Amino acid sequence: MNGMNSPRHLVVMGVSGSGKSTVAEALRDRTGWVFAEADDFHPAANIEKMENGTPLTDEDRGPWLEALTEWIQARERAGMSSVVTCSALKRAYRDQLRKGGRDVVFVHLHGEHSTLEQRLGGRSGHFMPASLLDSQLDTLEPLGDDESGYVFSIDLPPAQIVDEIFRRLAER
Ligand SMILES: Nc1ncnc2c1ncn2[C@@H]1O[C@H](COP(=O)(O)OP(=O)(O)OP(=O)(O)O)[C@@H](O)[C@H]1O
Ligand SMILES: O=C(O)[C@H](O)[C@@H](O)[C@H](O)[C@H](O)CO
Repeated sequence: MNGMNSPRHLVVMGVSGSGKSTVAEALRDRTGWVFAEADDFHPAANIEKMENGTPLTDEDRGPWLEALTEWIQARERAGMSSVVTCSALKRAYRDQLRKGGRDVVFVHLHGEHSTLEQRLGGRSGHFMPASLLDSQLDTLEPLGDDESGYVFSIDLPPAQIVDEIFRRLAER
């Protein structure tokens, strides 16, 4: 869908439980692009904090976002497009991630508190407790008009979100 010499990076963002991994994996399967899950970039101390129900601070998120940016940068240099999951809750975090490539597009999965709570509650074996949802939503800064990206409701089925992303990318 795009040439070797114009890598593009799709960052699927949103609060915990919004479906980032679900949608990003579908995007990866459809594109064959290399994939990074931001949760894998957290230092152990961050995971422990979240497991204990303590929200991360800007300081906690700094090195994590830098590591993820470096990952994107390496793919950019190799001419490879990528799919990345990252909560990317604040504008400043997205400004950091945008340093990774020339064409970084955010896909924000937006949902109601009740839907998110339900989805977090229905999930097992994940370190992120539902109790952190309020802090995630308080921290979230929606995409600005000047930020390259799209917003989708999490009430849509993942396959429909993916179809719509490709329709919009094709129109760019
Ligand atoms: N569009 C959707 N419609 C219905 N269910 C969904 C949708 N997207 C995700 N889910 C379900 O909601 C739950 C949370 O999704 P997922 O784990 O992908 O979210 P996440 O944003 O990656 O979460 P986290 O940031 O905490 O890792 C999962 O059980 C998933 O199957
Ligand atoms: O910025 C953050 O607070 C964290 O990245 C969280 O959002 C979690 O890592 C993720 O949502 C759980 O999978």
